Amino acid sequence: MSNSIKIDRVVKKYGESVIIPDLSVEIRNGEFFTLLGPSGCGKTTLLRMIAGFNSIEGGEISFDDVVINDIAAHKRNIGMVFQNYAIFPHLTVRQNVEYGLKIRKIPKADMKKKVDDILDVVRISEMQDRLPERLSGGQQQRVALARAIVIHPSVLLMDEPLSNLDAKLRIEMRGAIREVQDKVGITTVYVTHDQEEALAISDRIAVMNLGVIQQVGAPKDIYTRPSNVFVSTFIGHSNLFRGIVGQDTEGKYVEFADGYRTHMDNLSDECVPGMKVTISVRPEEFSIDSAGLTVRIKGRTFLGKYTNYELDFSDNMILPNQPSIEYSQDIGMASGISSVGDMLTLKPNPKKINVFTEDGKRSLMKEAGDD
Ligand SMILES: Nc1ncnc2c1ncn2[C@@H]1O[C@H](COP(=O)(O)OP(=O)(O)OP(=O)(O)O)[C@@H](O)[C@H]1O
Repeated sequence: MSNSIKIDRVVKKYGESVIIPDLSVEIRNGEFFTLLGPSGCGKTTLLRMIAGFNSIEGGEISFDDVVINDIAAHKRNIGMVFQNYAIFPHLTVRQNVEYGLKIRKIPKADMKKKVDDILDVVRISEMQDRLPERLSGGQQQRVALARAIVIHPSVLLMDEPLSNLDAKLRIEMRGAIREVQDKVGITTVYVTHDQEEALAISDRIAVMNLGVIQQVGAPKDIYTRPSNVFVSTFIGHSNLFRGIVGQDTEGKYVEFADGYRTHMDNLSDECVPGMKVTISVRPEEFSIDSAGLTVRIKGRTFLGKYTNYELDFSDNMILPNQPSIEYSQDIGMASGISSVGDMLTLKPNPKKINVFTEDGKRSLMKEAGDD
């Protein structure tokens, strides 16, 4: 039976250094939940705390409302899959999968059925008599997954399980992992620093930085309404601009530093005329228009599905760490804009713009549904 997980005001220290100062999050029963963040932000540390491999310096972790802080790792009924497959090289695929059941002294007949079922779920039945050395990386990871779930754990923890695989296989395997998770319906906590993988595989994502959760939400919500500039630039690409809030007879608008104004009907009530803000626009949310931001094409990169344009602004309207902006377009639509050096007028889609406090720490957008 699968469990929900509650992490309540958890603290992690290594000696004097505080890695996780105060972290709370609830993971629902049966959910595929991803911890996403840059290297060193504390994802693995948090996962290992859930597993019971790391001590907890404050707060509580509960499975289905039972506090497990003092329960030893091997008694937490957890399945784990790591980056390096951790399967036994001298055992066949079948023996690897049987291993956990043998330790638990499951009767032989039961064991056979359970192993057959799981080998089928991860689609590796026909290789059950092979040794791991005769398997590809993806196949080895399927064995590791089978071994983790055959014991019917209440929680499945996965730490960058795909990072040793090449790009194509990663995409195939993330589909396979999600399919298996859907079939067995087990609460899964998945660690990755790959934002595309997180968007593709998760029910919900927690974006972490420096031991602090920046935002928790469904992939689409995090992408379209990031809660701060860190999330906006970590997940996908975002162009950042200085701006100021204004108001006229048509309502509130944001004015970019070059004077271009765009009216918005989804700014929070906190936005008052004169307020300085940071504006974020994704590359795919610009369109060529007669009115908009004036830019010069600085470079372009053909990326197959679309062409990415690097653009320059005449004046200092971009934040200092942003030397130019990006603008992506399907090549089918790109015929009108060709050469490096050309000038363009780009209109940001007002419905897709995000506005943050000047320091970038908070969103100034209305919450979905609050009108
Ligand atoms: N045993 C340890 N002793 C001291 N510091 C540690 C220990 N393990 C991890 N850290 C530190 O804790 C911080 C978080 O590490 P953690 O491995 O959780 O990060 P991560 O987000 O999983 O990164 P990555 O994506 O690189 O694996 C890092 O600054 C790391 O140096």
